[in-house]
Amino acid sequence: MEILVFGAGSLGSLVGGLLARVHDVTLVGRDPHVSQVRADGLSVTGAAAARVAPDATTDGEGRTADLAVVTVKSFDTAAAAETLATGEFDAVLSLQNGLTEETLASRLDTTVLAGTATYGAHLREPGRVACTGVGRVVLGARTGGSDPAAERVGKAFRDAGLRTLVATDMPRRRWEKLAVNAGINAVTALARVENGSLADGPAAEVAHRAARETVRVARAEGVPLTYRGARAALVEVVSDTAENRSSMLQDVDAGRRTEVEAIHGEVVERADRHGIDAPTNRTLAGLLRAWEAGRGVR
Ligand SMILES: NC(=O)C1=CN([C@@H]2O[C@H](COP(=O)(O)OP(=O)(O)OC[C@H]3O[C@@H](n4cnc5c(N)ncnc54)[C@H](OP(=O)(O)O)[C@@H]3O)[C@@H](O)[C@H]2O)C=CC1
Ligand SMILES: CC(C)(CO)C(=O)C(=O)O
Repeated sequence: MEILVFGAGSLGSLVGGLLARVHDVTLVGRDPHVSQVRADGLSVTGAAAARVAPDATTDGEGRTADLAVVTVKSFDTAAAAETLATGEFDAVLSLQNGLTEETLASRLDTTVLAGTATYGAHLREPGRVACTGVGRVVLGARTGGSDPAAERVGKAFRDAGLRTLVATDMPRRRWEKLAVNAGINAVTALARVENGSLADGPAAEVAHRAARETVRVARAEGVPLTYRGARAALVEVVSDTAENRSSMLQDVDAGRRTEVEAIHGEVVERADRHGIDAPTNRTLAGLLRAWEAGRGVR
């Protein structure tokens, strides 16, 4: 399969690198990473390993492929969609956190599949990405049900050795992933701890409260998510990615803008709409916004 990975940072380089073991992959990213990959290939180290030579470019305009996998940060989704719209793809799959698929679908004239990824990834240096936890990719039709495009993409991912499930209940799974991220991302970013620190202790309690609030909001939105299910998912991801510095902690480490609005901000906004209290997410969002304002990245 010809696959364009749009946003070759941590997750995009990991997924693109693993896919490149059997598929024809092009990474769209930034220099110096892109130049390094072009010159010397890409190495994937850690919990999954590969040495591959995908194509790489900083220019995503006018590309054609069977599949585009979107792995930019949520706040770059609209711009990514505008660029992808200049090309041609049989399907576009988001593996981002947050509920970004609608932004893609409203700007693209092709099938947009929903996806979640619980692999841990960290771009250590140009040309080298670490897999810091083997999780799973779950993908399927954005509004639920089955879709032949999802089956094809699922097979392509599995052929490349990625643990992948094709699901018919993506609306529920997207909210479950949002609950997991509400539990993990801000807590690890603010406490400066790896995901495994949320297995027990004081940070774990905060994480579970944030996830529980997200479940309440999901249910108010008509999504059949149970707290038991979300709690089990949170515990599983914390264990699978114990060594990972979450994507939000990586942002804080690097002094970059975070996905606070797409995760905790989204939960709070929808909670307000439904007249539900979400004090933990509100507090986490407030602290991250204050940190971003202090760093001048807001
Ligand atoms: N890292 C992880 O372990 C996991 C991450 N995720 C999710 O995956 C998504 C990506 O996260 P992550 O990989 O950590 O983020 P990164 O910031 O590491 O990667 C995104 C990359 O896309 C680049 N980019 C953005 N726009 C363009 C463009 N127009 N052209 C070329 N490159 C572009 C960014 O460059 P620049 O910064 O210069 O704009 C950056 O290098 C997020 O939604 C995250 O929540 C999900 C599961 C695990
Ligand atoms: C799966 C997990 C929690 C991995 O850290 C993630 O989604 C992230 O870091 O954003």
